[in-house]
Amino acid sequence: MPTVNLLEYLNSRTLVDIDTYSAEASKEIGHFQDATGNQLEMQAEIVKPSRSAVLKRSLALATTIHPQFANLSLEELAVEVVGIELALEVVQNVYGNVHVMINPSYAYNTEAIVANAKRLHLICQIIDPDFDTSRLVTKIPTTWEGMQAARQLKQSGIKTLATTLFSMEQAILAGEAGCISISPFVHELKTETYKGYKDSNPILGVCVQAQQFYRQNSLPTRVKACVTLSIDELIMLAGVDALTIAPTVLKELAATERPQEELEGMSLFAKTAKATEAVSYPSYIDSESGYRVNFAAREGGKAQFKTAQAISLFCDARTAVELYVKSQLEDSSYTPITL
Ligand SMILES: O=C(CO)[C@@H](O)[C@H](O)[C@H](O)[C@H](O)COP(=O)(O)O
Repeated sequence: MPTVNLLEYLNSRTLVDIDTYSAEASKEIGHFQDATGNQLEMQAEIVKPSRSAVLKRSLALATTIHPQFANLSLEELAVEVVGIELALEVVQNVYGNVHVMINPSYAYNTEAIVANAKRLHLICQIIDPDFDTSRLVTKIPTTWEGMQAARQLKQSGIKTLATTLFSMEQAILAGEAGCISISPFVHELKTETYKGYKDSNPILGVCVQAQQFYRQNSLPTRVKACVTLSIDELIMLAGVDALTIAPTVLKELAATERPQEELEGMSLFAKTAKATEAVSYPSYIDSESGYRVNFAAREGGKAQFKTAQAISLFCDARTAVELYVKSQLEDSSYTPITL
């Protein structure tokens, strides 16, 4: 039976994105479509000795531009500068966009999210005036407030991705809000951060349904599935618009061959391609109570729980990054450079 390389197989059916803030990792394993990062990855990255120059540069810039953003603490601004600096490094190794998440502690505050996304764009222009900011996508938690922010940001020409997404209700809302893409978390984020923790209901099916919904309703939103926990799940999702994959898993895929026929038989998308009947869903964008009631009921309340849990884990990581940055700013050996 002819075998095929798993990375080549996925690449032939799906756009493959790299999930990292590590420029070294993205350089090492070659070019992918888009890059994405999050607060957990930022937390892991900035403590690396190899990142000390980026950190120093970010602290210096944050100190210089702080008067323009006086309503923010210096450390909050510095974390945003670090996020953009890391993003501008990894974007060198991808063909498409780079994704940066807004401060997750604003997940339930439309006004603060809009201001945060605009600030990230401004910081990006300050750091690299030549960078094409249409390649910068801001990641927004899929809350009601977040999606109202995405709707406003679209009017300002700022692209958004709906992250921490666990249900069709959120997928519909994100599509109607004009997000260019969504990140369904196949498993709860906690499965990545706590050894042995398991999600009893992974949402592979939502990835398929959401993509079908967008196509059937001519919405341009694309599905970028993430937080898969096995190679088999990635193979089952071949055919989704995009897969967001960590560098270690990309390497494993690149080193593995399996029979093509076996892989094709596993695809959830090939199976649904045969189902032609359109499913009808309610519209949510102008119906806050309708959205909230249906989202709260999804999975007996678990979709709402999973979303809140993921936001909270990202908030914890964000706080840790801020504390680290603050400790660096307070280090007596730190001398701000005027840029
Ligand atoms: O936020 C997004 C997509 O919106 C992703 O970065 C998502 O959080 C990640 O896939 C998960 O956190 C898993 O990341 P990792 O542990 O594989 O680095």
